[in-house]
Amino acid sequence: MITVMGAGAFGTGLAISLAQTGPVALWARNRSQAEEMRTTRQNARRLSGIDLPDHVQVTADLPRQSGAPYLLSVPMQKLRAGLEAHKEALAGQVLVACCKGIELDSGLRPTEVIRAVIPDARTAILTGPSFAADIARGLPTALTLACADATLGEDLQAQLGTTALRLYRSTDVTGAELGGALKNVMAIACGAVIGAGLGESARAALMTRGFAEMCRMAEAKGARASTLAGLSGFGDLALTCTSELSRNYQFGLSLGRGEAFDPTITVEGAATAQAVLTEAQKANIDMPITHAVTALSTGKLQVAQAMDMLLSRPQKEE
Ligand SMILES: NC(=O)C1=CN([C@@H]2O[C@H](COP(=O)(O)OP(=O)(O)OC[C@H]3O[C@@H](n4cnc5c(N)ncnc54)[C@H](O)[C@@H]3O)[C@@H](O)[C@H]2O)C=CC1
Ligand SMILES: O=C(CO)COP(=O)(O)O
Repeated sequence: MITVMGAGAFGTGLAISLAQTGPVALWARNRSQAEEMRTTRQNARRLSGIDLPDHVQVTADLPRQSGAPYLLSVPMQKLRAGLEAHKEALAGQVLVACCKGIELDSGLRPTEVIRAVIPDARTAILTGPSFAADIARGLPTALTLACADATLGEDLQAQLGTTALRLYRSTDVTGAELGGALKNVMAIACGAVIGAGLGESARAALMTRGFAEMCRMAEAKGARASTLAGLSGFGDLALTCTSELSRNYQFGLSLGRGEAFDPTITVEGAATAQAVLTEAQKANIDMPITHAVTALSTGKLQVAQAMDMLLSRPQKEE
């Protein structure tokens, strides 16, 4: 039986989707939350109003399994701690990262963190444009499933896809992970310009130049340009930079409006911007929007100053 580790919005959405094809375990680290979900058959904290089908078995005890994958649906900056706590159970298992980001302390991508903690794990990444509630409601969605081991990738594509959730396979794990991580940084930037009233044209400019920046970093890391042009890059950039359902975009909006933002809400792009900027500076990769988002989200610049910084750069060829 497939196990989803992490009963947040996305883990719950994935479990509901997978329940169409058979029983699925949804593991919550918090015992009382698991109990509440078992009783109410809803995840009121993270995905309220959507019932858990009978096939979703909520548990606070991580199932031990042989062969079936674990889907790791925890925020990027919590992934290492989540793995460390279950190192023995997860050794040698198929672990599919479902998080989007770069670890702040190490600069590592999700599957790199998994292998740093569990060296014999067989890893893949599931990423792309999808809001948890859309997946849970069975609305049509397409994601990238990237796995360096092409045979395992085919198995996972067959196991995790449903009629509504269409998975496209790739072996470019680096490209898929960087696309998912970097689009969140750009979504914060787009939210900030809209929040500050700078207009839709400015947002389109940021999306386009942000995409150029994503491609520069990804290609420097050995990713394929076609991956960035796919679901995990361009696709997710389009969704996250234009929808008020995105938490990264909402965080950007609050920065632009000068409003406070609830620190308990998961906003992957803030820590990721810092991690990416460190990598970019080491490798001499020009990432001005990531620089601006880092300065904005750490309170070092206001939106007007960040825009001045971007607009006063030397003129260049597109
Ligand atoms: N919410 C969405 O629509 C989507 C989210 N994602 C990605 O999924 C990842 C998770 O996001 P959400 O589920 O939305 O976040 P969330 O904030 O709704 O839930 C995070 C969950 O992780 C759990 N958690 C935190 N630390 C943990 C640890 N050390 N061990 C085990 N569990 C731990 C929390 O208890 C919580 O249930 C993020 O990387 C996000 O970018 C991807 C696609 C869509
Ligand atoms: O990754 C997502 C959509 O693909 C969800 O975006 P947020 O984390 O910004 O809510």
